[in-house]
Amino acid sequence: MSVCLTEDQKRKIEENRIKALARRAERLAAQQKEVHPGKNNSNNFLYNNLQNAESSPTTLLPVAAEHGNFREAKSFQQCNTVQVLSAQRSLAINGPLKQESLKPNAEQNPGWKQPPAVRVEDPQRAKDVTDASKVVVEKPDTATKFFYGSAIKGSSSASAKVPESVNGIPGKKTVILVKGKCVMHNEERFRVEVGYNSDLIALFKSIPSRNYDSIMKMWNFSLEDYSFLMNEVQKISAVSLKPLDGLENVDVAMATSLSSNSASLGALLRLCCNWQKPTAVTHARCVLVSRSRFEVESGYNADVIAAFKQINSRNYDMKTRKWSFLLEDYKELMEILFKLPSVETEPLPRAVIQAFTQQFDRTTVEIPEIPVVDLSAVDPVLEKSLMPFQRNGIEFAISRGGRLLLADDMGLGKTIQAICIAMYYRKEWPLLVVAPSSVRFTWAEAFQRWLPSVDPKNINVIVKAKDSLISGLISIISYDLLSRMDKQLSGTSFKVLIMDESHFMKNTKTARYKAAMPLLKAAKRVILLSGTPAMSRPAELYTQITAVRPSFFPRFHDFGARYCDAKQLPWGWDYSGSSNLNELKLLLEESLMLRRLKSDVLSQLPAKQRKVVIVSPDGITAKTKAALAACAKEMEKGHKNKLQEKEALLVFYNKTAEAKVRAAVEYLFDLLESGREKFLVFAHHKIMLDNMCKELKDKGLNYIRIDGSTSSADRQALCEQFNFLESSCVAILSITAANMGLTLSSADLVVFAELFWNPGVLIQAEDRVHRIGQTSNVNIHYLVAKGTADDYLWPMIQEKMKVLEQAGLSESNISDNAESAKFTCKDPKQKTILDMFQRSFAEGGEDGDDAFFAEAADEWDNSEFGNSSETTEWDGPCKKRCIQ
Ligand SMILES: Nc1ncnc2c1ncn2[C@@H]1O[C@H](COP(=O)(O)OP(=O)(O)OP(=O)(O)O)[C@@H](O)[C@H]1O
Repeated sequence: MSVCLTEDQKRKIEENRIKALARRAERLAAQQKEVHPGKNNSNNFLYNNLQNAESSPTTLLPVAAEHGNFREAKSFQQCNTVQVLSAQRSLAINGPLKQESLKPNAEQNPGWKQPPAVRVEDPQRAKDVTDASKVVVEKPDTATKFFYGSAIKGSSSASAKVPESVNGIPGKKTVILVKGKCVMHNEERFRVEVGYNSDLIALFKSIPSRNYDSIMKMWNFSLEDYSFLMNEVQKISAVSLKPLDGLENVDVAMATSLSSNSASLGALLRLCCNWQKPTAVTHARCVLVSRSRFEVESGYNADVIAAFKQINSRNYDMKTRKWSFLLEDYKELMEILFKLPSVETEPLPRAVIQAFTQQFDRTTVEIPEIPVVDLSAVDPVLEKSLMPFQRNGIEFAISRGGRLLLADDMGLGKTIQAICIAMYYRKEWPLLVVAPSSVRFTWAEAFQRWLPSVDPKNINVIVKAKDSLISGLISIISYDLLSRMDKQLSGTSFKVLIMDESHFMKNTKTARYKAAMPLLKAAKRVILLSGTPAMSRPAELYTQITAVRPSFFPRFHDFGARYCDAKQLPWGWDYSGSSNLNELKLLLEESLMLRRLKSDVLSQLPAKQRKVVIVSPDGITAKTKAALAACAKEMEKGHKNKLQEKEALLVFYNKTAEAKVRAAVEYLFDLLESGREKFLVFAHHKIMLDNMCKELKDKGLNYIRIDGSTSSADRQALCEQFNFLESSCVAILSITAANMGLTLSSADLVVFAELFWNPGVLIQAEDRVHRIGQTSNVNIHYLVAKGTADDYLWPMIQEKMKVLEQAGLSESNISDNAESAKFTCKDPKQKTILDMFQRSFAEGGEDGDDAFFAEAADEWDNSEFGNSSETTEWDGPCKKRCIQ
């Protein structure tokens, strides 16, 4: 049956068809956006280039910071980061650009590639594009959509973009207003909670301090960019952002710079961008030379000199032939220089402007006094123990809002300072300490020693990936374990964080760094500790600077270009160099880093600084574990005669060596990784000495070994080799065979991988470095493992040390200078063993004991682990100072 349609029906069908087509076109456009956000955004050229440039912090940074290889090749597009950023910022400030403004940069950078022509959507404007390389950047995509967040349809906002037509078909007039708000993210950053808008995303991407939190799915920015962002948002009519509620949670310094200086700071920061001029013939570079002055390095240019002469604070240094000015005149000079068409002025980095904000406003230069801090709320035991320079360190940290890199020389007590700083922010706990695995337990001991008010139950050393991260007030975890706890970490945030040996994070490619970064971002107080934050090049500092002050250098390239003498090579950028180091030093000292050398505070230090390093005999075989337990049991039995006692003891001591090998080797390598170049390691058993030497040899590291088999002539030669070697070297020494007659004073650190029952021998061994020729104070580390014979040996050594000290034979008492209190045995059974130890060693005369143990240990080593054909390890009983 055929049906004839009336004209009216046909017209309606046609209308419906057109409407359906329009809807389909709209839907397709929306899908297109979801798949390729910004694809049709007419800012594409810049947008895409920014995305390429974006890869620099993520792809370039790991290359740059990679340990040992800073010359890996990367995309050429990275070289355009600065230009693209400038252009981005310029776009955000001045609106759409023409590509010509970027073209000369391509000429300056041979690696720069011509981007493909941008598709011009609007046929009306397509005729403007006469040259393929000439790109007219269009207004942003008209069909603004939102996928989440709030939106109001049909808003009357006159300037909101409305699609007039889609593919020539009249579209529905839909105005979509995306509403959102600014919220504090942490004390330095705010985030924007808002729905999707392509213009807004383009704006976000033009802000250097941006960071996209992939977990929250939100962008956050440095507070310094707040006013800029809000100004720019006002220009996007389809977006409305509620400002920050207030600045209550912002640190005083930050709040001040935001409220009182925000206008001038914003203006200064803006000078950091857009400094490259296409026609420039003279390059003028601003460099900070002191807390109050900056220099302008430039080739001769009459206009530049004339500009300099307009500035009141100018000073010409005849020697260096450089002009310098007060920071307060910086803005004035920059404004003049920027106007000179033939001069390209490289401004001070934004980090410098942020760090020295006050100097740009003031006429008089006073080094601001670090305010005295009331530490009465901190544990009195801790407060009273602080040395004056340590107190200054704590005050510096607090004046910087609890965010710093404490880079004191080794042995200056970074631990006590970090604990005190963290304690100051006690209300914000739980506290997380991340440390090398070899010192996890030492941290726990240090908390117990310095903070007796904290219940030890609340100190939680995390040893397994399935342990709870937040079961105590204080959690201590190793870097390596941290990287295996990503699931737990995603739901946890610690406001107070201590990162010991923070240079462990210098390589951004490592799992350690990746695991630590989210923690650092979320924490309010970040206390980094390292005696050697950078061992060979400034690039190694980047991650640590960013951890403390994320807004300083959001992009590695900016840091690399300024301080790593970045060079573009055919295969990519090389950041292995160094440049502007004085400026870097000033910047770090002003804002985030404190470093004191031993020589600076020598008068406050004891000649010897001893510390106990609690190592864990983890990773030992079940057999060794069982043997240790059996030894302890055997000791508890009580023996009829002294010989039996000694034999039981010997087995325990030998098993202890076996159990400690792995931990001792790990500690040795942690020291090397921390930049300790020369140190002595004393041990008693062959298994320990052999293993340490083998590991060093396998890794191609320098070491010397002196044991009972080393002839007198060789000993002398080895000592000289050790003392005169420029590079790092470890001396592996037998306690009994190398505790006297050797001078190894080019080192100032002695490690005892094993204990020895005679403290006189230990002191003699320590004195291999603490002797004439030693100008520094000496650090002594005793490695002590719980659950081994050390539990009994260590208190006994302390007891005997006391006697020595009273007799004036020891300069400092180990029990006072080392974390030792926890080794006082409380278990009555253990007391029995301790008594037995003391009896065994005290009664028989120590020469006899040493001979007995040394020989017996030798036999043990050779029969169980060593090669029996090897020369006997020990010299026999050592001739030593006999102390009773
Ligand atoms: N104020 C103090 N009172 C008593 N002992 C202290 C004090 N400060 C530090 N010490 C002791 O000095 C030793 C070295 O301290 P610590 O381990 O914190 O130094 P460090 O700077 O962290 O060294 P490293 O860089 O080698 O780790 C420890 O035994 C510590 O207990």
